[in-house]
Amino acid sequence: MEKLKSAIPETLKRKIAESTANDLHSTCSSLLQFFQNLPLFHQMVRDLTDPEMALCGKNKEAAMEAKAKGNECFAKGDYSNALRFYSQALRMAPPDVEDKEKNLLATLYLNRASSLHKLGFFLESLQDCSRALILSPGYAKAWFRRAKANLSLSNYKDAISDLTVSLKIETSLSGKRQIESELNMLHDQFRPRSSAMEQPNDDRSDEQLQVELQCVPIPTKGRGMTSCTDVPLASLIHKEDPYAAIILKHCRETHCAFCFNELPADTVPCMSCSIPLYCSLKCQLQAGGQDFSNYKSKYEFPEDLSDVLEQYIRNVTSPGISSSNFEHAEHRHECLGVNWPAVLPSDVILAGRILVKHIQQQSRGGVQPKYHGILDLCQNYGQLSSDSKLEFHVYSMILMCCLQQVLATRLPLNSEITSEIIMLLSQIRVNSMAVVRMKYSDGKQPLDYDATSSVEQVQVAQAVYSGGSFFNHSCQPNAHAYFLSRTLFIRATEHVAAGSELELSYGPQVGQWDCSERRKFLEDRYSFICQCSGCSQVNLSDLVHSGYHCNRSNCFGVVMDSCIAKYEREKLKHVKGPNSLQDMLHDDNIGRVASRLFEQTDYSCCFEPGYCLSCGSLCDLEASQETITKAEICIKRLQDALASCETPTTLIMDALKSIDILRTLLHPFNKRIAEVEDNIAQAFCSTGEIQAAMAHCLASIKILEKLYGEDHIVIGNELIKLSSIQLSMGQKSTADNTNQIVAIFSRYYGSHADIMFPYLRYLKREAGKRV
Ligand SMILES: C[S@@+](CC[C@H](N)C(=O)[O-])C[C@H]1O[C@@H](n2cnc3c(N)ncnc32)[C@H](O)[C@@H]1O
Repeated sequence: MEKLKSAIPETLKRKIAESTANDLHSTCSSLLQFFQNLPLFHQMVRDLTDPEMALCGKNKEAAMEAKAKGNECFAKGDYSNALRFYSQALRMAPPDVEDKEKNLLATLYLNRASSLHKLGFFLESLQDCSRALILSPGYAKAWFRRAKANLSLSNYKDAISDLTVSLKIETSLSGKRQIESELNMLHDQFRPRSSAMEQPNDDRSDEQLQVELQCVPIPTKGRGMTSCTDVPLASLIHKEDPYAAIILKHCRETHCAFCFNELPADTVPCMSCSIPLYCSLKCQLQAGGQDFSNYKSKYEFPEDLSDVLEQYIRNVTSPGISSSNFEHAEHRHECLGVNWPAVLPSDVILAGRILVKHIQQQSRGGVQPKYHGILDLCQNYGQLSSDSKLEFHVYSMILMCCLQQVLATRLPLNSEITSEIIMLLSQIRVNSMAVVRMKYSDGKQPLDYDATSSVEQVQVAQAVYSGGSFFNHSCQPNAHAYFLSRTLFIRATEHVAAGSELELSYGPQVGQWDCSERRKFLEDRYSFICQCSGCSQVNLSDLVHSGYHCNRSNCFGVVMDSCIAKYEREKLKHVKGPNSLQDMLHDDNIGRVASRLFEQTDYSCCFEPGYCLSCGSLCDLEASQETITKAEICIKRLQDALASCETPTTLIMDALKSIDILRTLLHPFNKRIAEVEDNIAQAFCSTGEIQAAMAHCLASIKILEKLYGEDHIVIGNELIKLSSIQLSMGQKSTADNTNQIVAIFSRYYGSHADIMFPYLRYLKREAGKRV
């Protein structure tokens, strides 16, 4: 990529750097012409598209090697490694149409089923047996192993059916005897139970949308979303599957490439290439994989089967879904084993998925494909850096050539297509959403959660939602987005009056960062200057978030440094007179923190860095900062110790002295104090001093409530920590806390709260026991 970029003549680079969206045809046509005569470009496209050089294709030899290693580990009783090698072999194994007798994939699924069973993964083992049987219905051993899995799951009726089929088709005498003895044993224990067929990992609820939204023009922000009727608190306002989505590269081994949920032990690889892994056959098919049934070995079952058993065999050996159910399979054009889907950046592959889906949709409608304005979404091409513009140009040429290999005549190589790909890349930059999952610290499971745990959201995929893209950003949002599988859900977190805009946070929020940090992030990442209420109106959080304590000991005023003062002063430019200021400063706390604001007539000179906003005293911020930097050294030592799970008492004592220093120099609501209180709470938890831990946890929550507001989800997360400390002390107040936690989580996640946070169920149960 760098070589390609440096080969481009400076004049052309300049033309691209200075281009706007209107110039794209011209810049693309110049670059295309240049690349057409550049051997390096053709070599690069060959490397990415030539099946001979493909690293991502199937490889029978490698599969057989991994299978042999799996067998070796299995024989030694090393079932975890056997599982690992069989999974590896499955990923590499080509579906074998010719080899009807010994279907390699079926054997591998069965071998893995045995390892899974030994490791106690019974449902996964059952699913692998079923996959082996879809591929090879006459596989007696797979029926036998399936019976064992069903037996371990107490599905006696199915186990008997599996054994009966196995007995019918087993040819060896010793095999028949073994099955018969199992059957006899089972008949004694039989209790009817429902069968456990493969359940795709799909946990959507049927909750209906409660309001109808409309997309309307919003001054200074383009379009946005409003409702004609009042929107009740916690109501579901939007639900949508992505137009296109892609898993992030570093999550390919840990999350399903279709639904983005965590991968189970019985992963299903793509049938045509060795890149994606799925959690179920359904996800594999939805993404564009081939039907297992295309590779089914032929087998004639004995004629003397009962109707019930025949139906049972049909149920087990047919997947029940086929690839024809899924028209716009997003991975289908990528799985030829060639390198580009593995090598190109995720957003470029995502642009490819959008383009291919568009072409497929148009050809289904029987119309001549048009390539202009594929997505009706805003873009930020004009504001991109010169380097990003150049990169988008180069990637669009490469992607077009890669896709051309698959789409041939349906995708002509021209500047119209490349300009549209650049548009798509710019739209993806501004509109795509980070699909996230909860991650518990230290790899803890939700139910091991304790006071030292933390939950963070980690991005697993990137997706474009056509409707979801019309929601604007606010640093004080009134709506919250989250994901179940790949479905986007948006919920109102406040009562929103009819006609008011519904806004999400694209990341930064008031309370989390100060105004300067938020605006910088939004400008760098999304190329817009935030016009939200949080960034244009004075609010307590922004005043105190990074503020200093006033010199005068009994003054509660805040002192700002020059950077914060600059942004706050800017907000005052919007103030249209004393009444308007009074409206803004409706919060008593703001009055205490910045009472001088009320006395000013010229607001622009009000926020002077270094002066207390309440009493006007001048403070030496440089000296304060020097002392704070020294105090931070001890706090850093404590954080490092916590990270390595060691907390010597001396470090806690030093951190306590340091936080005292912070308290005298920083404003009492400064976020840094809350963070250090939280660190100290964690430290006390790990040394078992629960009372002290609780006091510091509470101190942290008190500050965060000022910064975020009492009903914010961050407070919910902190209350969960507090609650688990209280639980460990057997305190009764847990029930109150739990109610507050449940109220906050319901506001953000509604009926999905328990699915998103299984720990809530445990908390409710424990609180119930104690009242
Ligand atoms: C995902 S789109 C939202 C829909 C967009 N307004 C439209 O007309 O299609 C993101 C773009 O909307 C605008 N936008 C969103 N939130 C904004 C805000 N708080 N202040 C200013 N512009 C905003 C910016 O142009 C941003 O790049």
